[in-house]
This record gives sequence, structure tokens and C-alpha cells, in this order.
Amino acid sequence: MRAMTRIFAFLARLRALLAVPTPESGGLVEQAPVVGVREIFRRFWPYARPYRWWWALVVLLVLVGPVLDTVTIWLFKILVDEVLVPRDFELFFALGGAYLGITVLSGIVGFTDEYVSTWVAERFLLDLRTDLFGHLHGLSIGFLDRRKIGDMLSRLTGDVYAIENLVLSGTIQALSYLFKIVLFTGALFVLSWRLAVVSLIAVPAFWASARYFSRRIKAASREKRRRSGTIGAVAEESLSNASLVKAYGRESAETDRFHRENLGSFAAEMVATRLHALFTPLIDLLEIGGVLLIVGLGTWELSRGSISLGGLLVFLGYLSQLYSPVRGFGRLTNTVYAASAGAERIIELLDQVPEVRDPVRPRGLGRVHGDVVFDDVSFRYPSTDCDAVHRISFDVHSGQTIALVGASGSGKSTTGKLLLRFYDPDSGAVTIDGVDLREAEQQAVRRNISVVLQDALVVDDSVWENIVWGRPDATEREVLEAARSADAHEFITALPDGYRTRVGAHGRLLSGGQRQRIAIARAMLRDAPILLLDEPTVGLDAASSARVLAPLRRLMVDRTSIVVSHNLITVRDANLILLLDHGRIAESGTHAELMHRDGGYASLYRLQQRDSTLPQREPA
Ligand SMILES: Nc1ncnc2c1ncn2[C@@H]1O[C@H](COP(=O)(O)OP(=O)(O)OP(=O)(O)O)[C@@H](O)[C@H]1O
Repeated sequence: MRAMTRIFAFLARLRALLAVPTPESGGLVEQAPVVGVREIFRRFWPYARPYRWWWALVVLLVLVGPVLDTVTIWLFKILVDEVLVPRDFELFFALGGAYLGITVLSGIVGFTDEYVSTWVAERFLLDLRTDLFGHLHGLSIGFLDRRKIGDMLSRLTGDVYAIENLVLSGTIQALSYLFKIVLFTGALFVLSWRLAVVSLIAVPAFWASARYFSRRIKAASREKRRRSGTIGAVAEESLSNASLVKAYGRESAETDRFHRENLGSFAAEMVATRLHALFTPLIDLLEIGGVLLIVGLGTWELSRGSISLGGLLVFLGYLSQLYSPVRGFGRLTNTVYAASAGAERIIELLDQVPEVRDPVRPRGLGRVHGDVVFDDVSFRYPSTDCDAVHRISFDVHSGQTIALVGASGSGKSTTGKLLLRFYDPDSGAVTIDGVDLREAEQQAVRRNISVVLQDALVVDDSVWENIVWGRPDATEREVLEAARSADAHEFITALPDGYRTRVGAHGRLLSGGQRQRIAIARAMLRDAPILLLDEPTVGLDAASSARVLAPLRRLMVDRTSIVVSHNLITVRDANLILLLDHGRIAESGTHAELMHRDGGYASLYRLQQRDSTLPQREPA
């Protein structure tokens, strides 16, 4: 009785060890929807299609391998029966030559197979990754805002790789295994059909155990892929906010968070390893059982004279060769499941359609004059319950400046995003030169707009590359001219490598004001008729602000400018000022009109003016 209890306890512990940790829902990264293997092939085979002839060559080479193996083993039978047993040298040299020839041929086949298959696999990865990356860029800002960048990176690297494992490498391996099984089984039957039938008894046991393990491995693999996305997301979020983390002394808290996510991955990995590790000895056991059975029966057959010694040895040789592809098939099912976990995450991304789409027959929008009209525009962000902008109307013409002012969260930046067609309005229309933006191509709209944003977007490249980003075909003279007008030339030439100086990730090696002036130089060079300035001086001190404002004013000449700002003093010259409040226009007019009205704008302005004239306290 006690023994039984012990056995049950042991089995329960074993089961617990092999149980896959269930992912908590609502985690940092959600599990992707389940997708079948057939669907995975249907979706990803087109990426392999351009290389199908090379792939066919690999398949051919892979099939040659087992043929050479079969011949080599058969030669051994001849060696034993015709040379060793009768001690006859006659065939020795011919056999030696054949062995050498086969080895050289195997080498050539092996080299070509490895080289070509890696080439096809890498091309496949290259195309799929590039396509996925392009697809992500084609999605709307709304989708990208909602997703974790680190998780996307993990999908672009690890998951894409897993798909290649299935669609190309996996298929080639499966074909090779299948061919080996057919060849070796055929050889076994030729040698002794009775022994062959007995040796195949172990095959169903192989399959049953492979099935048992593969189901669990699938669950562990899905959890591993999800965790890999989570780890990426935490690392990206944490490292990109390094200053904030340091300033608030959150280093160890962040490290703990990272550790926790890694622990989840560790647990999933360990379950998968336990399953793999248990699978291998189990198969070994089945295999050795099969071999022992055959040795017993074979000795009996040998004693009856129905098989030669060479025949029996070669039979065992083929048998051991046969078990390896059967075992390989078992392993392959695990690869398939691991790969499908990755494929699910890629398909989830590929299935996303952009919320903002180009019309089928877009209206032409060349270089516009710059008449921007917002006509009764309302817009609400997905999954929020009130409008970010509500029934906004205004129009602004070339050479004019409109300022959007108001408290934080009042809808200023959203208005800019609607102009850039990052989102489409829920009602009303945004038009440029009378063309509704929904009727034009997104690229055509954005080509006409230069942006200088709150946190100047700078890429980790040289200063030069950052300026020509807006117009890659600009000449050297134009770049220098833009930098001079942006009041940036002087500080750039003082940098260690001048225009060739790298600016670091997010331009961290530059000051805020310098980043902003580079952004202005970029906008100057782009020379678009419409200019969108979103808080271009925020975070800068008075002196830096003044240095940025002068070139900005030069940039605004003869363009339609839309300026988003908290700082009312910087926008008082605008042709029209809109004071936004909870997404609605609370007041509108010129500075003089609004001051005369003595409403919200006037009191805000006086407050800011008073603050700016207060004597600055000297630091102690
Ligand atoms: N991507 C988003 N998803 C959901 N809601 C958003 C998103 N971006 C902004 N909002 C919400 O829309 C409203 C308007 O935001 P918006 O960024 O336009 O304000 P803002 O006036 O530019 O603020 P600030 O001066 O602080 O930049 C806010 O309530 C904000 O919470």
C-alpha cells in the first residue's frame, strides 16, 4: 500500500515537473492567436518561392545523402562476406576505391547542400524580416503607439527565425528523414523480411511517445516566445528611459522587474528542456530494446543459415540508421511546434491592417499652395470615452501662422496629428488646398508638411545625415545653407568631427537646443509649404529658446505655419490664435482681439508674462 502511495506521489511530482506554466492573462505581452501548421505554410511559402529552384537542388542533394549511406552500409556486407570471411583479397582494392569515391562524393554533396541551404534560408529570413518591418511602418501610428517596441523587436528577430526553421529547414529535414526511412526499411526487407517486420514493432512506440511530448513542448514553446517578447519589451522600455530610472533611483527595481520576466522565461525553458531531456533517453531505451530483440532473433536466423554474418551486421547497421530518422521525426514535431509559436506572433502582426489607408484612386496632391482647413472636425482615440478634439473649425492660408494654445491634454497635438493624417477624423474633414486628406495618399500629404516636434527626432547617425533626412537628394551647399539659417552651423563645426559627428541614440550627445536647431535645419532643407511646430521650444531655457525662435521665424516666412505651444508669448504674432479647452475651441482671434476680450487667453497671457518678468533667483 505504502509502495503504491509512493508511486502515485512520484508520478504527481513528475507531472508537476512537466507542467507548462500558464501565462497570466493581461501580462505585458499577450499570447498570439493559435494558427495551424497548414496555414503557416500557406502564409510563408511565398517568401521561399523566388528561391524554389535552389531549394529543389537542396532537396535533391538531401536525397543523395541517404543513398550514399545505404550504399556504404551495403559495401560493408560485401566486405564481410566476400573479403573478410573467405579471407580473399580480390575485391579489396575495388571496395577500397568505392569507399574513397563515396567519401569524396559525400563531402561534395555535404558542402553544396550546407552552402545552398544556408543561402536560401538566409534570403528567406532577409525577405521576411524586411517585409515585416515595412509592414510595421505601413501600420497606423495608433497601432504602433499601443504596442511594446521590445516585443516587436523580439518578433522581428527570434520569431522570424523560428518560421524559417519550420518552412525551409524543417521541410528539408522531414523529406530527408522520410527518404531515409523508406530506403533503410526497403534494405531491411531485402536482407530479411522476418527480422524487418519485428524491428518495425518499435516504431509505433516511438510515435506514441513523440506525440505525448510534442503536445507539452508546444505549450512550453508558446510561453517561451511570449516571454521573449516580454523581456524585449521590459529591456527596451527600461533602457530607453535610463535617465528617468537613474534620476528616481529605480535601477534595482527595474533590474528586479527584468529578473522577474526572465524567471518566467527560465521556467518555460526548463519545462521544455525537461521534456526534451526525458524524450531522448526514452527513445534510446526503445531503440536498444529493438536492437537487442533483433540480435537475439538474428543469431537464431544465423544459426539456421537463413542470413549471412555480413547480412546480419549490415541489418543491424541499417536498423540503427533507421531509428535515427524515426527519432528525428519525433524531434521535428517539437521543432514544428516551437516554430508555430513564433509564426503565430508574426501572423498576428501581418494580419494587422492600417487604420488609416490610402484611397484606391487618390486625388493628386503635388506641391500645395498651403491652404489648410479644419471643417467641424471631431476625433476620439480608440478605446477612450471622450473626444480628443470636438467640432474644431479653422482655416489658415499660405504665409499665415495659426497658433494652438491651451492646457495640457486640450487637443493641440492631436490637431497636428490629424493634419499629418496619422488619424482620420470621426466626423468633419481636414483639407489642404480643398482636397480632403482622406482622398489623397498619405505620403503626398506628408511630403507637403515639415515638422519640428517637441522632442526633436534625431536618429543615431551623423549630424549631416540627420539634416538630409528630410531630403536625401539635397546638395552640400543646400545643407550648409539650411544649417546656417537654423543657426546650427556654428555649433556643428565646433563638434569633434563637425558635420560627421555622430549624435548618439535619440541625439543624446547633443543638448536640447542643439537637437532642436538640427530639426529646424532639416525642416528648412525639406522646404515644404506647410510647417507644423509642436512645442519647439519646450524644455529650453530663455537663452536657448531665443536662439531657436529666430531661425524658426525665418523658417516660417512664406509658409502656412501651425504652431502648437504652451508659451503664449512666443505665439502672440500669429494671424490667428485658438485657445483649446478639452478638445473644443474656447476662444479664437488675434492676440489683440483676445486681450481685448479679456477672457481665458488674456488671463493666461498675463500670468505667463508676470512669471517671465519675475526676477530669477540666483542659485545658492
Ligand atoms: N495615443 C493616444 N491614445 C489615447 N488617448 C490619447 C492619445 N494621445 C492623446 N490622447 C488623449 O487625447 C487628449 C488630447 O491629447 P493631446 O496630446 O492632443 O493634448 P495636448 O494639448 O497636445 O497636450 P500637451 O500640451 O500636454 O502635449 C488627452 O486627453 C490625451 O490623454
